Amino acid sequence: MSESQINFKDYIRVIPDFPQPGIRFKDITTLLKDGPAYRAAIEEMRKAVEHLKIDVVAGPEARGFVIGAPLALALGVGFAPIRKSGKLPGETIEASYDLEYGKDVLAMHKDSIQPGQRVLIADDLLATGGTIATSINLIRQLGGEIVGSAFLIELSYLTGREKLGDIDVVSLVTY
Ligand SMILES: O=P(O)(O)OC[C@H]1O[C@H](OP(=O)(O)OP(=O)(O)O)[C@H](O)[C@@H]1O
Ligand SMILES: Nc1ncnc2[nH]cnc12
Repeated sequence: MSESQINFKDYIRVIPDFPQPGIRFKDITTLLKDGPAYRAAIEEMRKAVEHLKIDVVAGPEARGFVIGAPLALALGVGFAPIRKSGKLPGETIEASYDLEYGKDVLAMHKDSIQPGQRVLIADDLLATGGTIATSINLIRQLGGEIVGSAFLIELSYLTGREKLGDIDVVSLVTY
């Protein structure tokens, strides 16, 4: 099957009531374990963002790493990890945020983005947009310019896109 014929939704498993009653969890492990589908997803994202002249991709732990790091590699640029608090060993900046099912704190190394760098934010999924809004806040504090965002999945009913203002949003699958 050629890459463009893949319907990525067919590879995503929906698990009801995880991690809490009422949440329909979009499980990407069923896509990740399929080499051609995983590669095709990254390639489709790469094609959608390559015109943005990206210097660095930033992605939040943990599922943002399995999308952001291969996307950075495919683009030939570096990757800046955005981690949950207490995991990064160097000097960090931090910000707290709300999730569809909880609360957390994100951190970045102060030297992970150079002022003026053109940054693409990548994650597996855009839900309420809390994770990405917090990531944007951290990257901007470091002087990075956000030139776009890329997601495998967008939960449009949670309207996370509205938190991104006029930042370009690429998503391969929408619910
Ligand atoms: O748009 P939002 O409402 O912020 O939700 C989206 C975020 O939620 C999930 O991460 P989670 O914090 O569950 O962490 P994980 O990747 O470590 O599983 C997902 O990977 C996104 O990063
Ligand atoms: N419904 C959902 N499925 C998978 N990951 C999520 N992160 C936030 N909401 C989610």
